[in-house]
Amino acid sequence: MNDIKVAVLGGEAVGKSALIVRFLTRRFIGEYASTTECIYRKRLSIDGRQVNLELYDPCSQSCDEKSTLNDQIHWADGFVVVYDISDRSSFLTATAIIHLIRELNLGTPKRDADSVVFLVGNKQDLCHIREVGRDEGQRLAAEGRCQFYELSAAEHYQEVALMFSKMVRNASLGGKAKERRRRPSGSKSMAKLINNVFGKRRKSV
Ligand SMILES: Nc1nc2c(ncn2[C@@H]2O[C@H](COP(=O)(O)OP(=O)(O)OP(=O)(O)O)[C@@H](O)[C@H]2O)c(=O)[nH]1
Repeated sequence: MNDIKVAVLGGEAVGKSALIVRFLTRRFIGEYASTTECIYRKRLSIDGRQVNLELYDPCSQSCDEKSTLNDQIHWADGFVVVYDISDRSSFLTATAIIHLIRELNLGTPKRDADSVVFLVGNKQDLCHIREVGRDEGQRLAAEGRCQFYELSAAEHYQEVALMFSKMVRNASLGGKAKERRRRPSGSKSMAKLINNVFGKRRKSV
């Protein structure tokens, strides 16, 4: 059975956990207890093949150091780099992460359609207060040889599920064993994932 490791990276409060939970549970859960990084596991069937998916959800604070980000990047087979379309600074963070992934020369596709680096502009439902144009996202994705998506964890289940399924497919096709310098710690079962909900802080949107 294939093991696929996907890191969901991005700035603070861009909706990384919301996207993961939407994919895993079909639900949008607005408030999160996410003070620690964690890995969610799911068994999937992709094109008739069984895949063990590990989704890494970092705690934003732990992304501050470049070395930590390097470790996350080396661990993963694929990357979903998220920004919030209503927050320009999150786009700058996503830009830096994509440049770092490319500097490390990982996930370089033969064709852009096979990329294992996806750029996701989340919170499309907030397009009335948009700070990042769709064309800017498309441009960054083209430069970084990423696939580009604009979607809303709050409103789109199908699009979110399709995006993750495509990532798993691409990562399993390109899948080669990687040196795993540091395995991000902290594993969560689905039960713990649900228990994390309704936890903490958050601006409401
Ligand atoms: N309007 C809107 N809000 C969203 C969407 N996705 C997430 N949010 C909200 O954005 C806030 C942050 O979401 P999280 O999923 O916790 O973001 P995160 O990137 O995991 O956050 P950290 O790990 O703490 O940095 C929460 O208040 C969510 O309800 C979306 O698609 N639309």
